[in-house]
Amino acid sequence: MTLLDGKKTSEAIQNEIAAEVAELKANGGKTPHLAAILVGNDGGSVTYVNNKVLACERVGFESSLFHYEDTLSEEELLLKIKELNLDEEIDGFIVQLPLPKHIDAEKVLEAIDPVKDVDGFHPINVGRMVAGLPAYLPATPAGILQLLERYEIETSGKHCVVIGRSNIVGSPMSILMAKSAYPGNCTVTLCHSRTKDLPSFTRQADIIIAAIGKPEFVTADMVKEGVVVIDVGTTRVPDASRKSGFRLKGDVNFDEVAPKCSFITPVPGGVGPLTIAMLLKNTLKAAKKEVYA
Ligand SMILES: Nc1nc2c(c(=O)[nH]1)N[C@@H](CN(C=O)c1ccc(C(=O)N[C@@H](CCC(=O)O)C(=O)O)cc1)CN2
Ligand SMILES: [Mg+2]
Repeated sequence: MTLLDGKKTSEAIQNEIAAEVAELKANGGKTPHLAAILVGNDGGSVTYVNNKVLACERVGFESSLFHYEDTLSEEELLLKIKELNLDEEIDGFIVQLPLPKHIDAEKVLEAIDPVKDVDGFHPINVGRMVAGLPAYLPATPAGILQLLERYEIETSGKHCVVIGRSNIVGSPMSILMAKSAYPGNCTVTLCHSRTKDLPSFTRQADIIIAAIGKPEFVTADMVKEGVVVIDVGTTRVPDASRKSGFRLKGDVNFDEVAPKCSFITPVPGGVGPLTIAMLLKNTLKAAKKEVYA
């Protein structure tokens, strides 16, 4: 069994980005600038956004963080987005999800200029991805492709079972794994909460991508020998023995599933760190106008 080291892979990608940024600057190019909007104080979201800002510093990007109370109105948020759409200094920006209940996330994501949508969540970027046109790929699925590629995992002709149909991970992942490309060329099954007899699908899988947000959902009896397991879950579960008061749990019961795997991602240190590296990569693409001329 080989552990897929997301932390190490993320660092390698960030080093590559840093080298490109240094060259860009040396040639008189613009310093890439990422902005992030955070509404409210959800513990996970605060951590992730802070890590995004730190990662920007690490690779030599400029960053701007706009942090609002969760009383911010939808109208105020839409105004801020309009402002960032027009700000020529900013190459790309993101709105951290989830948003408070009183804000319509779909309306917010649609207000972002697709050219600056480095999360790849705008329907135009989603459509371009599906059509195989240049687009910003959503960071978590793009990070999973990087892991498969850098560990040279065979995907062609394999049966990939994706669990979870979110717009952020499951749905785009199912499309990308079916594409005529490497990594890809899989036969894909997309399972979700209404799937009947889910274990009958996962037992047939050569590759399982678990993205449902249910801690330790995938157990040993649900997988076959030699399977590749990608665990996207990062649920915070209470743990009084820790200073933070919580522990991160993946969607896979690691201890019992890992012995049956050829490859598996740990949690933490698997897919999560790649999400941040791939956001930086999209921001570099935005600064270099690689997706939209
Ligand atoms: N606007 C967005 N919102 C959200 C996205 C996104 O890509 N764009 N994805 C997730 C959250 N996310 C990034 O925003 C994210 C999740 C997890 C990690 C990560 O590095 N996890 C670490 C553990 C970190 C910890 O201690 O909590 C790991 O798994 O090792 C990074 C980014 C939802 N919202
Ligand atoms: Mg909402």
